[in-house]
Amino acid sequence: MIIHSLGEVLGTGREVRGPGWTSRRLLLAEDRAGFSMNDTVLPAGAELELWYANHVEAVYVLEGRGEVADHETGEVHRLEPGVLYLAAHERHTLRAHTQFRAVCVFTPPLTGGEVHDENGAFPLPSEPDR
Ligand SMILES: CC(=O)NCC[C@H](N)C(=O)O
Repeated sequence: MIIHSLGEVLGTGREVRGPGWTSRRLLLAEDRAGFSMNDTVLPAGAELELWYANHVEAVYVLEGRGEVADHETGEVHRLEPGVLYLAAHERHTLRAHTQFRAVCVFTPPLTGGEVHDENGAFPLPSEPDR
């Protein structure tokens, strides 16, 4: 069994920041679960253009309100605590209307330091890191 806590991640290399987001990476590829899990916070007003070409991401909202716009369908979905969305390679925009906190699960698992590239994707790790 593996035990991690938010407290042990804060202020370390597992607390990764990008424009409009901070991701506390609780579970990583090295934990060998087949997925990774982050506790991610966005400030009010954050707007992220995302396109996880290499990953599928499930986002489960814990705190705050916002919306996610699916660029493929044109639909805009309201986000509030208890709502989950799955981004399976669709281009999308996440907007936080208030401070926002969510659990984010990625497959294949993140290895730790990923930040978005110019398309809003995380790079795929090289084979030995997976
Ligand atoms: C919801 C979302 O995709 N935010 C960007 C950060 C990412 N989810 C992460 O936790 O690293």
